[in-house]
Amino acid sequence: MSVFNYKNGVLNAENVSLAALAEQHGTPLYVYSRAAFEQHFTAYTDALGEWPSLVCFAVKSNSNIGVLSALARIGAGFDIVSEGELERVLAAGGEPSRIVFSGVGKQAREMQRALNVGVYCFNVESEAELERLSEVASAMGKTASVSLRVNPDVDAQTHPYISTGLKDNKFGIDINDAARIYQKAASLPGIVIKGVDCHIGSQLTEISPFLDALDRVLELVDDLAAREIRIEHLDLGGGLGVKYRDENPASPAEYIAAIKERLGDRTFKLIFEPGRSVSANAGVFLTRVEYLKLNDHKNFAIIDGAMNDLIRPALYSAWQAIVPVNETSEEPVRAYDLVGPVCETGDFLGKNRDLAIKQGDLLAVMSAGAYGFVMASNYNSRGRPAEIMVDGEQAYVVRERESIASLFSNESCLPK
Ligand SMILES: Cc1ncc(COP(=O)(O)O)c(C=O)c1O
Ligand SMILES: N[C@@H](CCCC[NH3+])C(=O)O
Repeated sequence: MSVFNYKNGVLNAENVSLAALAEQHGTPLYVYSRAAFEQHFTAYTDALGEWPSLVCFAVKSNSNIGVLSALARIGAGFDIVSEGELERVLAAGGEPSRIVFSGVGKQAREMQRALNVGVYCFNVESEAELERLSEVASAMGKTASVSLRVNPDVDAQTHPYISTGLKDNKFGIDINDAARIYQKAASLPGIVIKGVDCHIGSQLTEISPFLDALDRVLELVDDLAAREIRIEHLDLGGGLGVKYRDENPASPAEYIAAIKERLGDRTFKLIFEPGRSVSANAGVFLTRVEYLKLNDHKNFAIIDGAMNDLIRPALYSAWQAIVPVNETSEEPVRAYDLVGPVCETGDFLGKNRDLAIKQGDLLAVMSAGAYGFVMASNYNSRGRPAEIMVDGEQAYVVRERESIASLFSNESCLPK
């Protein structure tokens, strides 16, 4: 059940009016729901039940520390891909022993920091990275727990830009080469083998690609066992899709039931790294109509939100629902392209949307909690929006709007 509902004709987040939030904090504005984050996260932990497991929220999908603190307080682990994400998790009160460190380009400094705080596991994505990690850990007199992220070469049946498990993708180690590299890992100083990791892509709406990947991972695990290399955990990554429009993705419960069934009597600890399925439908993006531009062949609604705030439509032609915050309107319904003030033809949040709107109306772009603010930029010297977390009747500013001064406070004019 969505936490974003109309009450007395106005769209609310939990029990807070989005119209009131826009009035108070201005637009464009990101608004999140704590209850939605918690519900979506516990869908995973409830489905796992007593099974040994760790659910690591993919910080890249929404890294606001207000969000991370809410998840840390319900026992979440975190999947990080940079030192910056690591520091965010720590600042939010996340437990280092519940962090997995993914990413193809880990630098020595990032490895050192992660080893110092004691992250749970490094998901190693290449042989060269394994060698570097061994050197870094040994020099510190520490041991790094690792899983190799294997690339199983399965088609995730998703947008090519967010598919990661094909052999043409930069991610992970070719599964056909993995046994050799595991053997090498077993002999390297400063390394202890913990698991196998695999993440095949994002916004997957079918379970079958996950099961195909799992089958390939299990073949590898058997091969490793024959080489006396024992695995404690399987990290199956993130990637479960959400409903943006008419998709019908599996629920976390259905997905996990299918994984457990496929595992049969194997009792590996399971790690998941969900991002979008926790965060997307826990947030909306509010934007106001600045001008209407009516033409014979096309109508534009020029809004104050733009591609720099929410880039998914421009980048992937992604479709996200756009609804009026006030449910009723006297205006005629027209088809509009919703375009921002940025000087790019690709600056749109929606195309050909039927809306009954006038200048000054407030719109909500739905499913904006994942890969929204985190991908925002300052293009056209636009300050990034504020972020609000709603909790019941309360609303907290979890990130202030960027001021104009802050846009260039760390730049300098040339000396005279
Ligand atoms: C290694 C890794 N884990 C987890 C995720 C989170 O994916 P999603 O947001 O689709 O659940 C990603 C992003 O695709 C990823 O690259
Ligand atoms: N940014 C992408 C998802 C990338 C997944 C990261 N590995 C999106 O908005 O759909």
